Amino acid sequence: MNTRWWQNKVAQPSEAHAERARLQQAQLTKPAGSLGQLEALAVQLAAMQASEQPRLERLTIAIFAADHGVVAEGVSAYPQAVTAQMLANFAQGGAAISVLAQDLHADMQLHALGLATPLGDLAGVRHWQIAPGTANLRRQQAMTPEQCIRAMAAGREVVLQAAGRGCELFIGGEMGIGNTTAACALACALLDQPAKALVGPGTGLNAKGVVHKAAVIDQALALHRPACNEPFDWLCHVGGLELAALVGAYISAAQLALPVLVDGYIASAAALCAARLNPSSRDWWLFSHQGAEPGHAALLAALQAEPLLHLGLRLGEGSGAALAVPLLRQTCLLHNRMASFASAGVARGLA
Ligand SMILES: O=C(O)c1ccc[n+]([C@@H]2O[C@H](COP(=O)([O-])O)[C@@H](O)[C@H]2O)c1
Ligand SMILES: Cc1cc2nc[nH]c2cc1C
Repeated sequence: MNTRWWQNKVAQPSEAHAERARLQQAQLTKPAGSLGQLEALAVQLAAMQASEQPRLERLTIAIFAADHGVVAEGVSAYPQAVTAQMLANFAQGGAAISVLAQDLHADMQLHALGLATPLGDLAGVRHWQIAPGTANLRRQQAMTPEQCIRAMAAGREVVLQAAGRGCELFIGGEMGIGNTTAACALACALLDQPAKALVGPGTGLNAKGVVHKAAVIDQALALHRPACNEPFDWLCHVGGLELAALVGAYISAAQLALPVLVDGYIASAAALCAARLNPSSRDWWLFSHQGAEPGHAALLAALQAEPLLHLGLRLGEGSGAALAVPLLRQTCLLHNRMASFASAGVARGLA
């Protein structure tokens, strides 16, 4: 395997199936274009699945959890122990994503990439033991390249296994107190923006807290800039273990022709990094929502993403993506089951 496997080729979704799906959409008993964004979505799904009958029944939701040394700088409204505590809550079925995953009959998986708080053996959690969280990115590089590559490979392995089991849509969720600071720093580096352009309250900092968080991010960017020449360097220096796992997962899914539904702010920062590492992988990703974190809009714009939902979400965990799944499933149903003008005996108009 190429040591930089994430640069390996990604095939394009099937243009022949896209064309057939466009013709199919034009036959359905509705004014042309009346299903708005859902029409293009059906075409995209048909092209990605190389199918005339796209379907999204088999769903994997993999949650990657990790801690962040930068919480020592007071950048989160919650204590670091919440990362491990929430992982236990995911496993016990009490978190938002647990409830949604169960309702969607999804295969939900929990991956602990690096926790600062011991969790013990908890049924259903896979421990990757890469590092006990990242180093404080305000003072040193968050991950060594080896740690970053191991986290990316964890994401890759999870996707390979999901694809092998017949998964039709992959959702990556994340949990990590402090990870909006890492995601924002990564986004600022990749978009060449100062922190104030993309920073936000995360779990709930007040205005003073957000100003402090922006200063921490700007200091980190200044510290690491001389050593960072490419997106991979930035991922190591200011990213996080769960961000790196998402990057690896998103690129691997594209390499395996497996559609992805990208979740919120942190997931979108990982997607931007993945797109910079392997631009054609972008063709395999859909985006569930634009959330409340102020920098999310800029990330989605840079990815030329048209998110489906605008609900002021800022939870993470893959929850926004899970909420969009029924809409995607019903988009497939409409495409596959609606009558045509000819079969229903409905007259066509001018459009
Ligand atoms: O996905 C989002 O848009 C989102 C926005 C704000 C916060 N979060 C979640 O909140 C945690 C990070 O927030 P913070 O304030 O500790 O950096 C992390 O576990 C994320 O899943 C998630
Ligand atoms: C309670 C809680 C739940 C979360 N889920 C994702 N990030 C989170 C952060 C907190 C604080």
